[in-house]
Amino acid sequence: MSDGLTLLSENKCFGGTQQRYSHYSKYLNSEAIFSVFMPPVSTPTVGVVLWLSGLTCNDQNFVTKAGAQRVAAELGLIIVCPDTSPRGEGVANDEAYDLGQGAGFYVDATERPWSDHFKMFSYINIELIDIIKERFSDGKKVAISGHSMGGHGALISALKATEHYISVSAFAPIVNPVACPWGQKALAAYLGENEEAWREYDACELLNMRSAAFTLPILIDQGASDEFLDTQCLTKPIESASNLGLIDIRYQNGYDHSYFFVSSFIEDHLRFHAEHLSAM
Ligand SMILES: N[C@@H](CCC(=O)N[C@@H](CS)C(=O)NCC(=O)O)C(=O)O
Repeated sequence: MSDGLTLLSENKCFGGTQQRYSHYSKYLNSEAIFSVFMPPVSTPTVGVVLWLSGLTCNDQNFVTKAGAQRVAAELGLIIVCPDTSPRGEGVANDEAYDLGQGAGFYVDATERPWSDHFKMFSYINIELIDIIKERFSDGKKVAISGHSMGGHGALISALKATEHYISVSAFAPIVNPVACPWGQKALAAYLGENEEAWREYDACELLNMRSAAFTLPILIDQGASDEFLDTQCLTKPIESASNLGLIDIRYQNGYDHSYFFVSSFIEDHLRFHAEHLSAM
């Protein structure tokens, strides 16, 4: 394609198309992959949901496990799912599942060896958002959502790049990474030991630092039987953060951290975003 995107695959799905693209990313300084669901051409498009996945994921986890396409087709929602990190032979990595390639953490690294490629915050909120608006959505508005560390990525994107988004939602988000093992490990690696820099990428800290209420509508679902609920700062700390505006936090009895939980409530999230996108 002349715009630098290469179509890797395309499958008809609920009258729309599930597509997968690769492109060179200047922020990631490497090839990058993302998936796009386009609703049926006969359905008026209301906007875009940008989805961020969590640790151990790529662009395919949501596409193949969340079961979002049927409702997205009905509502006229485009869904864009980026990979969760830069990848490739020349890209830094770590043997652990919670650091490096595939460990979705949406910050701009300043520390070597990560800083050559790990600029996921700018990739999502500058480069990919531009591609979405120019190539897929005809300038239509964007909502953002995600799961776990991707749920946190959605929250900090909405908090730090508010101008791009209409609404934000998350499943089991790591809302306070400065205070939990997954977050502390990744923030120290990507940003160094200065904890002041960490606070700039922490949803609770960003809310507490604000001088006014955050006005984008927020929906959060959290499984009450999530195995990480008490250890990885899932959801609870945001309940006491300052400057929250319109927020709906729901604890869902019996649900764990998996994509079975995501698939059970994704319809509510898509309807929530479609309502806000269509009100614009
Ligand atoms: N230690 C766990 C943690 C990883 C994990 O639970 N990842 C979540 C996001 S934090 C996930 O969505 N995994 C991929 C999937 O279920 O498809 C594992 O490796 O299975």
